[in-house]
Amino acid sequence: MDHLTVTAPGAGQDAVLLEDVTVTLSAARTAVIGENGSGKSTLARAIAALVPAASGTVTVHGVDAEQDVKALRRILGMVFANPAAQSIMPTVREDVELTVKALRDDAGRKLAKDEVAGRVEAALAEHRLTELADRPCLSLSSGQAQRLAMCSVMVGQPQVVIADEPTSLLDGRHRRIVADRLLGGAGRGRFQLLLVTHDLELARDCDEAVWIHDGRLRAHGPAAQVVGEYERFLDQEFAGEAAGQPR
Ligand SMILES: Nc1ncnc2c1ncn2[C@@H]1O[C@H](COP(=O)(O)OP(=O)(O)OP(=O)(O)O)[C@@H](O)[C@H]1O
Repeated sequence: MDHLTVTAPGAGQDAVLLEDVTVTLSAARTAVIGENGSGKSTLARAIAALVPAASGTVTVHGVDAEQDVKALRRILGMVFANPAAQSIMPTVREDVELTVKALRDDAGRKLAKDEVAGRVEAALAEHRLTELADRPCLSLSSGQAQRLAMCSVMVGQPQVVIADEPTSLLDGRHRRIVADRLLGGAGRGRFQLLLVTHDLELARDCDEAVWIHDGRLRAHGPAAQVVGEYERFLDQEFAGEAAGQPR
């Protein structure tokens, strides 16, 4: 991101959601942390070219995010905070199939029918969705929908995965499974991960972290260091508020 500023139309003048963010994210796993409303999702959406930059640029693995959205879609997958908004097709299997059908082999050809079917079943099994494969997407629980969203993105083998609160709706077991798949996959070099999260334990497990505060980049560096700084900030804020409360 190079001097990236994102605004939204407001009453009178535009609201500034992100202001002059310049940062290069090259770690395999980068956590994005910060308080509610600080601009984390806006940052994620700007990288995925889902919100326009008012000024500045975003370049993802050499692709200008705003100028070449088609190329960006080929290399970047995003799992949204609201998974219900992500599934497009009627059933779970069809939703996963949609992504696989869009894949091309090294020669640029569509995949053969049995290759598509094989990859779909493997992905469903990997994400523990086999038993739900024929269910309507709309009938899934929030956690199941979140796992489907992950599956449909990961099966596209993106070079970059942006996951916005991917574990927020999951029970303890599935939180660990999804976290392991994201952090483990990125750790093994299968893709680069940008993980927007309030789960500071997960953030600490990343290689680096960026802290967004009030729409600005407050810190970027080794995850343990940035998460530590953020925790101390939260402690101070809480202590200040507690002290100000009438007894
Ligand atoms: N389209 C919009 N118009 C006006 N304000 C917006 C718009 N989109 C986001 N905002 C505001 O921008 C700020 C940043 O929102 P964003 O969703 O990026 O925060 P966040 O850090 O992801 O928060 P959370 O942790 O609560 O998910 C918030 O104050 C939000 O209300």
